[in-house]
Amino acid sequence: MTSLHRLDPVPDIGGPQQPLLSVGNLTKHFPVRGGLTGPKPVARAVDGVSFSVAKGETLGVVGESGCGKSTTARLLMRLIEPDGGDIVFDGETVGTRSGLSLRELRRRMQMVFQDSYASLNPRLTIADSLAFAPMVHGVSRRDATAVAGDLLGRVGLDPGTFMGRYPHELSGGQRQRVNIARALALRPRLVILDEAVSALDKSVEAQVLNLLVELKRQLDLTYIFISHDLNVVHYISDRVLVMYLGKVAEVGPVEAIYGRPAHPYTRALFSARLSMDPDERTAAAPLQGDPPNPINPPSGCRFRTRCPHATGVCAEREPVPMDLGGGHIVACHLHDSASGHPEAHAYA
Ligand SMILES: Nc1ncnc2c1ncn2[C@@H]1O[C@H](COP(=O)(O)OP(=O)(O)OP(=O)(O)O)[C@@H](O)[C@H]1O
Repeated sequence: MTSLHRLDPVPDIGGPQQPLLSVGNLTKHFPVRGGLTGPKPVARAVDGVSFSVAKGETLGVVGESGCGKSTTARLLMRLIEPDGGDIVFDGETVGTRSGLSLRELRRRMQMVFQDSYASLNPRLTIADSLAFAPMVHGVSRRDATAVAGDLLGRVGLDPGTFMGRYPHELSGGQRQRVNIARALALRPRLVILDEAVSALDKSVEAQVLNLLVELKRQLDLTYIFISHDLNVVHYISDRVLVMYLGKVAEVGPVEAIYGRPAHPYTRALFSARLSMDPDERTAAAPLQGDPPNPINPPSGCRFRTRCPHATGVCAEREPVPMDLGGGHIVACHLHDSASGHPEAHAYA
């Protein structure tokens, strides 16, 4: 415990010195129905999330359904407006008048969604879908069509066969390859993959994962990879961010998060994972029940209502993110010797 030190509970919790993306205190509260009197209720979908992503790395994002992964992704793309927080991308603040424009942001940052069919216009041929964004950005039809052919080749689809086809004439794996190609059409620096391989058969999933790894190498890309599949995240990620109920529970290098998960939530989440590596098997009991309602989250540490280590301080105070060394950051009173948690010193 001697190597621990307190971090300020603000922006950059963990990560590289000169990140490609830096997110500080990002917040999104969705208004929800109810509350005829008093303050309008809100779902605290993303509630003060801070992290950064280095150029060239893959940041995996995990957490139970509803913890705010997709909302975070949509906020980064500015598909929805944040209520608060800062996003600095490529050295420029996003969303301010003097900063990066949304048009330029969406050129440099792209997203691939889970539903490969819904993401493509069914009335456009694959060639037209791929050429659309470059043409909007001023590229001639002829050049945009050449780009489309090149992109199809890069994602392993023969341009001669696929350019004139429509989305319904493709398999799910082929359509997702097209979506990846389309995301690359404007030469982005960062690609957010939100459950992008989750709907695919296991063998197709493996092929698309390998394709993503290869494209990242070829095109010098950076990924944020959101997934429920802990084995897939382990395979593809350099660092992993664990979210719980709109907050960051833990973030760090993949070996640290999988080999030495420090947050009781991460331990419980990973308990169901079948790892081939005995060093990566957690002894924690699996998670019980569902996460609490984000409209009325628990006070203090949000995980306390499901945590076997919860005590008075967990209800009273929100944990301060602690650096365990090597960029492994955890927000839990057990890892803060100054927290007053009775197990804080003994816990390892
Ligand atoms: N438009 C919205 N209006 C109200 N609440 C919303 C809206 N979008 C998301 N939420 C709520 O915000 C919380 C976070 O949702 P989000 O989709 O970001 O979670 P997630 O971790 O991506 O879940 P999943 O893994 O199931 O996709 C959830 O409680 C969800 O119900």
